[in-house]
Amino acid sequence: MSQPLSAEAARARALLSATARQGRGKMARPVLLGLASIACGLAQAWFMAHLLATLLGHGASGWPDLMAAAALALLGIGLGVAQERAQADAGAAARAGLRRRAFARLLALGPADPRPAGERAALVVDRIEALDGYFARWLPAAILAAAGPLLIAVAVASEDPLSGVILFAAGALVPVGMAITGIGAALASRRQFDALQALSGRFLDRMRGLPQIVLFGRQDSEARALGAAADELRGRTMRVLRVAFLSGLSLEVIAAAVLGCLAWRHGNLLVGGHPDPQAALFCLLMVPGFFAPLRAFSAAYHERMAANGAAAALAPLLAEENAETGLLLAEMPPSVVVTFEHVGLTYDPSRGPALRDLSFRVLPGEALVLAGASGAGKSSVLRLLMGFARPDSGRIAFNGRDATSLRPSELRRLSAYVGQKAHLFRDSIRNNIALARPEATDAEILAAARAAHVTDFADALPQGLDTQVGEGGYGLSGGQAQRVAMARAFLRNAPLVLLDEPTAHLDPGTEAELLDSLRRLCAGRTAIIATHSPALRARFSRVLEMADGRASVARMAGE
Ligand SMILES: Nc1ncnc2c1ncn2[C@@H]1O[C@H](COP(=O)(O)OP(=O)(O)OP(=O)(O)O)[C@@H](O)[C@H]1O
Repeated sequence: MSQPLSAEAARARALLSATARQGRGKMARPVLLGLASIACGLAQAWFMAHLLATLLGHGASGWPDLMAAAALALLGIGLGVAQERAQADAGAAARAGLRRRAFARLLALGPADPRPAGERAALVVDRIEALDGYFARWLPAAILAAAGPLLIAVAVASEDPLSGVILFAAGALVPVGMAITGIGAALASRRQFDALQALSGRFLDRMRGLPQIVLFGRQDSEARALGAAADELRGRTMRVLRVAFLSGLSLEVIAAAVLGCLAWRHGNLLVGGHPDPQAALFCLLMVPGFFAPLRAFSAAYHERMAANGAAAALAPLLAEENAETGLLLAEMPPSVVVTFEHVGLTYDPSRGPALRDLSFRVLPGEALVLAGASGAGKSSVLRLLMGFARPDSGRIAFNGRDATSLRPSELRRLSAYVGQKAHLFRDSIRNNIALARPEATDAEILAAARAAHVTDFADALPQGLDTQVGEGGYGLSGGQAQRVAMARAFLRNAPLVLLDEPTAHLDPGTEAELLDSLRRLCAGRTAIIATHSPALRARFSRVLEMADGRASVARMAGE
């Protein structure tokens, strides 16, 4: 269920301000450079006013003033460029920090995270990208929009108090105009973001199931549905632009009014008789400078809206950041005795418990086969052992110590896992094996590849273990991919081996080939194997028959 909007907005704001506080050093640079640029503009306008007054026949400025104005113009350009770069740096640093935290959090949650893959991808990519404008443009613009015009209005007031008052009044009117148009901007921006999220989620989902779409001849209807989602996004983007245009328009109207007032105030400049032409010119020249920070603020306003939406989506994920508590392993034990004592687990109370009162013990060198119909709870046992779920009742112990007192990531260090279908990354076979232990030497990787019989097929490939495999293991058969997964488990060399239907998708011949490697993998270790396969059950002596989350029969194979 979605959270009330106010709580969501408060969490989003808290995340944005905490991130800004962490990057205070980087965030301050564009603001300081912006203020320096405004000061430079003031000095330049002062020299320009001198020069123009001379041209109009009042005053006696010369080459040194012209040179000073030119030097200040160059300095202003330099400061502007430096400010742009500092803004980009601040945005990049904030995004990098948030992306690291979000990614680490998603990795820590692992399969326990209920979010669909498309949403997880959108969280670490699109949502964090949408925060860039907040840190790179909105924050510096918001500070400069308050400080810059104030500085200029004070400088103008020191030359001509009434012109200063006109600028002060205009400065007070701008937020009112923006607040009126900004109400629409917030809503339009939120809707645009939702449409973007829907489009990218749908696209990712359809890409993952592309073979099914082609097989069932649904290309045209899918293309139409994607087109409709893209149209919706276009419409909402246009609405955001319209509102942004309106908010810009209100600013332009105020700027034109200010210029009109100042022209009226200093109207006698050209006809002669103005008491201080240089001050008048300075006031007029500073009008664009006065509105420049406000324009930047107005342009960045929708960035803040987009960032609020993105931060609201990210905040719940990052709020659980410190949730991973627990003890660290003093040292890696060479062997583990796994004990389940009356363990119960419920994922969703409305669906009843997945495990009830389950007890067993597995010693080092033993392999326990978990058998039973689909939904009996076999994978749930493995999920508990990997720390992706916590028991609601009972006790799980490793070598007599409560396993749940360990930090989940520490728990995972104790085990090597082979699942139903190996996921191979777009990389070489060697690097795919090394994933299990990145610091492993080439000799260790080769030994693991041999033990899992990866070398049997890799040696026949032109580049051997350095052969590239595509996303999802393209280019390798299911059996070959499972061998790579087994090689990972050999390389990991953990005391506990967890296997979840490791031969589920293989034909009997390929399965038979894999079974020998599996036996060797389990030898001397504590192994727990969830399987439906009669061939796999026949290879191991201890079988725990499960039904409806309970142990129905524990027996020796062949009984
Ligand atoms: N994340 C989850 N949220 C809610 N219920 C779940 C979740 N994962 C599993 N379950 C439920 O828990 C029960 C046990 O599931 P589990 O995956 O452990 O069964 P299994 O014996 O491994 O099945 P299979 O042989 O099909 O893999 C099932 O009723 C399942 O629907």
